[in-house]
Amino acid sequence: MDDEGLILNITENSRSLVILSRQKRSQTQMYRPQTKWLKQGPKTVKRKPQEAAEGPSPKRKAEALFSPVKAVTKDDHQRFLKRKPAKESSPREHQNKKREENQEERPFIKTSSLFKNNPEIPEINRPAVKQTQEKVFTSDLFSELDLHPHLVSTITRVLKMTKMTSVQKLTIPAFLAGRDIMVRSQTGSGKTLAYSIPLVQILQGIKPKIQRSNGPYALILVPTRELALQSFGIFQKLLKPFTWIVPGVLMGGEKKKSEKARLRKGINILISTPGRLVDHIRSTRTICFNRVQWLLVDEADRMLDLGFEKDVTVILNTLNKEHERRQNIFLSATLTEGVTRLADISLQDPMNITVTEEAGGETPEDKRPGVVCGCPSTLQASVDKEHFAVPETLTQHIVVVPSKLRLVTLAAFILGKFQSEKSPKLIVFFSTCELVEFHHTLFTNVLTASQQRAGSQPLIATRLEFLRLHGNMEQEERTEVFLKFSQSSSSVLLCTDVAARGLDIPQVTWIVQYNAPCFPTEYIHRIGRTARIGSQGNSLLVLAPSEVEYINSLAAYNISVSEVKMEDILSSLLMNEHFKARRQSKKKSSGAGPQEVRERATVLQTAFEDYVHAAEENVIKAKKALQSFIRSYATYPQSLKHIFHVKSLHLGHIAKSFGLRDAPQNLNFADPTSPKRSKKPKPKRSTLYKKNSGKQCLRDMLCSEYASGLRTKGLKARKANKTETQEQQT
Ligand SMILES: Nc1ncnc2c1ncn2[C@@H]1O[C@H](COP(=O)(O)OP(=O)(O)OP(=O)(O)O)[C@@H](O)[C@H]1O
Repeated sequence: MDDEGLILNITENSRSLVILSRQKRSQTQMYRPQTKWLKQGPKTVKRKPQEAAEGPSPKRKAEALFSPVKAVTKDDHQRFLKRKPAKESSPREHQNKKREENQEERPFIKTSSLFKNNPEIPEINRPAVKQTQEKVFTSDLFSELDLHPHLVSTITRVLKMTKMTSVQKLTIPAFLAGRDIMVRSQTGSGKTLAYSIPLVQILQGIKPKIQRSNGPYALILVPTRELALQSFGIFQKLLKPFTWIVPGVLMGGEKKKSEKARLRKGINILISTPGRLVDHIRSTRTICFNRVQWLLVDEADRMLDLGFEKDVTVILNTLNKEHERRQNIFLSATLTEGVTRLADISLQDPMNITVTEEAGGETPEDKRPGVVCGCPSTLQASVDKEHFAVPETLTQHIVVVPSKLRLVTLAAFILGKFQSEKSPKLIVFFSTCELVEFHHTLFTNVLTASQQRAGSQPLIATRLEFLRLHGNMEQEERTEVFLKFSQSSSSVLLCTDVAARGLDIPQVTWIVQYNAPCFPTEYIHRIGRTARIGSQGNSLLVLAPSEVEYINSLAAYNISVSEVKMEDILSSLLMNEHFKARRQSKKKSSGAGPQEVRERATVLQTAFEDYVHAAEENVIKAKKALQSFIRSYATYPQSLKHIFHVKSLHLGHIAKSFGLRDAPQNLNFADPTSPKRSKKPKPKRSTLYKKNSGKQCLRDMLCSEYASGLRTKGLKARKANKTETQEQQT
């Protein structure tokens, strides 16, 4: 393509990017809008022949890199990346040339500028907050505890651990003493071993020796399948010297028949997600709880959240019928009032263990009857329910990004990390499965595909990989992805909150929250996937200008964040020559100035838009993802509605962040406050915006993420086919 062919005009002052061509008439005839809303004419696809005739100022000309209406092929990408024509013309290049010629015949298409008409980014006045912190390690050794020597040697030789963490030092003796305990300590502080070590110690000492056929002695409830697998792995290691004790996991997604068979043979330490266990309680006759003396509920606050409490109540009632007294341990980094309510039902004289660094005397709550401070002088046990500790080694950031620029900012951030860090390992949280799917496909196709063809930058090409994890995936794939990401030294995991809790993935360097979580507790758990057990980590929360007040909501929980400027993130594109806009004029660009950054961001955005608009199927997916985003936005709790309200969304701007050139016209997002609305006949209630549907929607989303990934479907299907649904759950 020569410089006079398609031209992407990036103007700072004009409102548009104009793709120009010399052959206007034929182009207009050739143009075939491929999406429903594109078909709606000038309102959506704006053509300004007069602008084209005037042509862009030479200063601002750059080359259009993709066809806006034609499928982006491998070769298109290559052309985008390798701008210098090859000396000899291969058949593929010949094809490219042909395609370029065709492109020259394309019409003028105007897309609105990324950098115009955005809301102002408000100045952020961070509230002064002293973050609650905990000391991770103590100087006390596992070998100093009265544990079986084989257990100690497994801890030191197999797990390679010698010193106890603060929570372990407090919890292990209390567990061994037989107390009911509620444990709260920061993410990644070693709570799993805090309960698994004393449990193994007690079980190995039972005389006569435990028989496999005796069935479960201990029941461990966790919210997700991945967490169940992880805990199972830890017990497998700890039980190496005690082969007669059999751990087992029930987690759904697996054939229930094989789980039944394993239950029949006998499982002594039973790890399960609640839904799956309830399934077995209802349908597996061989399941028997008459020996269960220990109940451990990990992520206990989550277990009482929407959707889980029913299952947990069924489990508690079943256990109570079989065995009156047992020891109960509830754990989480964010124990709240909700858990206390559950604890009131099932815990006896519980001991609260909360590790904080603050010195001082007993809090009034410590003096409550039944609340015991089991703390040595250096560790203060307190019950400070609203202030959750965040690892000291975790640096938290926020970035305020206008809606139009969200997608390019996220992409620039990821690309920047892969260029500047040695082993970048990122987790990006989205609010729905659809959002994960959409961004995974988009990034894989636009970013990695383009980079793989970039012979000039092999470093990135070989390293950048996008993985995805959400509740609507098949269990086999979920497990595969979880293991792959755990073992990888650098990659990007796009996920929902299914990966927010408990997962212990090594060396995660950054947590990105692309959609703000509904609850501060989930914020804590999401960021807690990095900076574990004293290692360094970072987090970034992406907010729109209208959402800046969220920082105050976090501050109310003593969560302190510092601001990163969007421009700084976008400027990482300067490191990447792929996104350099080719200029028509011989004048050199200003280099690293803000205009250059904008141009590169626009090139990147254009690449996304071109991919999305290359096929009807992609456009439909983008629309579905956008719809899913709006739906999830409507489910923020009442307390956050003043910050996150659907009414504050600008559909056209949001559409850009899905690679859509215009706001989809056929989505029914009636703004209930719009004065125009009253003039029109009352529209059918939108499926996206149903009154009172928010809670149910949130419930469904959360259930779908945590319980099984299939529960939303399962609830609907239950009426139709109870048995089949039970298979699906957990
Ligand atoms: N005493 C110890 N010494 C060294 N490493 C430890 C010790 N105890 C635990 N770890 C390691 O710390 C990491 C985090 O532990 P764990 O997953 O139990 O944290 P957690 O407190 O349950 O976190 P979350 O709240 O996120 O679930 C694990 O990799 C674990 O192996």
